[in-house]
Amino acid sequence: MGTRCEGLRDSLSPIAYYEEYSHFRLDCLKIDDNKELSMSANEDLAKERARCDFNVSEITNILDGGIERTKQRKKIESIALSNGKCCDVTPEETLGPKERYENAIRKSCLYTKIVKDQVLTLTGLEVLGSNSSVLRRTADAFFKDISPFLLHLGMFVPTIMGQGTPEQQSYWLPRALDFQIIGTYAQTELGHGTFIRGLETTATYDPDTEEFVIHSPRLTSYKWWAGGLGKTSNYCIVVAQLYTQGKCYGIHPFIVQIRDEDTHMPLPGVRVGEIGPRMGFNTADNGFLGFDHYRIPRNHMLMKNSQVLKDGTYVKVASHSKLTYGTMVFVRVMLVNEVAFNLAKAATIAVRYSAVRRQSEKISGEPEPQIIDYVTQQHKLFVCIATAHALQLSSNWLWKTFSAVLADMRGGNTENLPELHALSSCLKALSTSDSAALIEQCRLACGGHGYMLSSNLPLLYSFVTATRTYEGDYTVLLLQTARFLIKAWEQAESGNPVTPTVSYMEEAVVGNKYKWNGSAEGIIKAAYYVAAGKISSSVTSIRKRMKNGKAFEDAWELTGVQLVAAAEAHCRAVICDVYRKETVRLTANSSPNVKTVMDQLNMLYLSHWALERTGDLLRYTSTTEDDIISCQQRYEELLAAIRPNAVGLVDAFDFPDEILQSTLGAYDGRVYERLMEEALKSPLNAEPVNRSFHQYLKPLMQGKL
Ligand SMILES: CCCCCCCC/C=C\CCCCCCCCCCCCCC(=O)SCCNC(=O)CCNC(=O)[C@H](O)C(C)(C)COP(=O)(O)OP(=O)(O)OC[C@H]1O[C@@H](n2cnc3c(N)ncnc32)[C@H](O)[C@@H]1OP(=O)(O)O
Ligand SMILES: Cc1cc2nc3c(=O)[nH]c(=O)nc-3n(C[C@H](O)[C@H](O)[C@H](O)COP(=O)(O)OP(=O)(O)OC[C@H]3O[C@@H](n4cnc5c(N)ncnc54)[C@H](O)[C@@H]3O)c2cc1C
Repeated sequence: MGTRCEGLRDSLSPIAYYEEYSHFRLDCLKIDDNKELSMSANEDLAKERARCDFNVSEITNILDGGIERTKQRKKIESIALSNGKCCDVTPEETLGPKERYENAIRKSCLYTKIVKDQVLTLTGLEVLGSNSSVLRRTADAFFKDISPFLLHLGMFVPTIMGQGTPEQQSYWLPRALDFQIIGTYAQTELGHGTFIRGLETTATYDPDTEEFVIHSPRLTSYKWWAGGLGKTSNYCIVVAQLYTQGKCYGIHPFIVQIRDEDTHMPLPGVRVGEIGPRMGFNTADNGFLGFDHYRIPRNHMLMKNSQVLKDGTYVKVASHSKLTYGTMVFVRVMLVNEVAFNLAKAATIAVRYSAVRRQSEKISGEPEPQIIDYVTQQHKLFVCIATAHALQLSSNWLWKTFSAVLADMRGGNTENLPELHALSSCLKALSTSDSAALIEQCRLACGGHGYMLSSNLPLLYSFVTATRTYEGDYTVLLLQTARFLIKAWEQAESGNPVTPTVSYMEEAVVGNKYKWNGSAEGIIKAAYYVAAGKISSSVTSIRKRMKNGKAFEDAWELTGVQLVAAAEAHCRAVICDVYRKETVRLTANSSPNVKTVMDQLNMLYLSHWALERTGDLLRYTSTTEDDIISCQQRYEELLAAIRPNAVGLVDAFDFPDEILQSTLGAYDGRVYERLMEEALKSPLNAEPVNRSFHQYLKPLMQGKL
């Protein structure tokens, strides 16, 4: 048998090798009839489910947005998952970079076909609206890492929808939605990502030919990072500085064809490639792109917000100068949902594993407890479940806010855009940062096995930690929110009305100190007072610095640390508030036990953040040490109260095993069996002796090197 394994690699292509190898890997290790690889479900998990005291599907329905939406999701999931070809023959993480990419394209095409042929007939174009999060979630059954098509659906299509004229939309959208063309969003350059007014790619209008000339004047102007750009896309949105009639009008979006539609060869004047290995996103062929005086037709400029006429005249159409930033706002809103979903996956994996895993002795001589019975483990994990709920409900609320502002803007009213920008910026910043930190906490909570790629926790982390950077870095976005908050504070100080999400300032500017009470509403009010205190301190610092002779910009810059903290505190208060109100609203007609457990989770979240911010509470409110002690006690009581329902709570996220893709988190709890099954798929186990033994080890050991 050994001989068969050894010769295999040389005679087959890598993928064929893996497929073939998977059939007789057990032969190689001679444990094909090993009785320890039990097929029966873990008993501890079964007991956990038996002791859960609430109706799991009721919470599933709440999180999905109602029973009908749960049914629809399950229907879409079952269509996609019943197609067995989504499974990898060998784990994608054991493939080399090229094979991994090729496999991701194979699976993306397969998934696209299923969506086009079977899901679209079920849902129509709704698949892009309210069902897009279901599509996104189901896609994880196909990809452990990222689909190279993500940017096509996540940014290319939305940019055409948001920035194109009706004529442009009717030309481009049918082609894009039918996947006749595949696009991406190329904004960031080697030299600039955050400061987009500083982008260097130029689009210069030539009225003689009615074309734009796209050019990359220097290395730092090369587009860098766009997902799917390196090898997959044949079109992209390029964001470039628009020049016409000798004047620069700032950055604008253009649709640019970069590859031949038939041969897929890069077109003359286009230099495109992949940027090399990254911490994550390794199946998404993030790319670079440069242009050498490359010409595109005039009507490839997306002209909903501004136009260049045939003679080169520039016409501003939009009523707000930042509407070209619309795709970024849209994606920031979407990302809150995206990270809530990924955190829910990590929490499911870590909680189920913690119910299966037994370690150490609480009392000498007694059976080893399930690790979920350690209060420190509950402290690590239950806040992850609560945060997933908080972010899911906040994301639904943000989506409604976004839709309302969008509807206003369609009628020409951009009055609420600054508030939407401030909200979407800070919610994107906090949700991505919290989720990345808590996914890592879930990984750590799983000890050594959490470090295995087959647990899926490392990949979840490497994907989610990138969300903190892309679509606007954490600090940069919180500073955007701070701009809005400082202006609102000044308005409140001068007695002018402020917008709803900052209405707490009207009461706080008077200077009262808030007296703590441990109720949910009390903690939320205290959080708003902390935010107000931090905003007020920032304003004081800026004014003091200006009084000492600094220009406003310098005073702002020097106060940056306080401004970021103020925006963070504001956003935390908003999340606490929305999470509370939505929990009360959504459980109004729920059964008593569902109401109780949802309330417990909500209180846990509020108490957790109060305890994380005791210094702020002592500084900005009248909270006392005794108040903190009782908050701590309440928090610990909540851990104990939630404990019996922990597995039920993660079951309520309702992830099929195909979507979780985790050895530690599968529904049946066969943790050790799955770890071994996955280990046996490692290419290193395909042969009893690796050839490096003969080449290096043996000569070394025998002193013949
Ligand atoms: C079939 C298989 C497929 C599988 C897929 C499954 C199916 C999927 C289905 C559905 C899809 C779902 C998608 C879900 C997730 C999507 C994931 C996408 C992955 C994305 C990858 C990453 C992409 C990117 O990163 S693109 C690049 C993003 N870049 C940035 O974000 C840059 C950040 N920088 C900025 O935004 C700005 O430069 C700035 C805001 C920092 C500063 O801008 P500025 O200099 O112009 O402004 P000022 O600071 O001077 O401010 C002036 C003024 O303007 C206000 N302002 C700024 N921005 C805005 C805005 N956006 N809106 C409104 N107002 C704005 C600012 O506040 C100032 O106001 P004042 O009043 O204070 O003057
Ligand atoms: C996985 C991944 C996928 C991506 N996909 C795409 C894509 O598809 N299309 C695309 O166009 N781009 C994409 N990007 C690029 C991404 O949008 C940028 O990396 C992001 O906007 C951050 O910009 P930057 O890299 O220039 O960081 P920088 O701005 O250089 O940030 C570096 C540091 O400087 C700090 N900093 C910068 N400016 C300020 C300031 N004004 N005040 C205080 N601190 C500041 C930041 O906080 C950070 O700590 C992707 C990036 C990643 C990691």
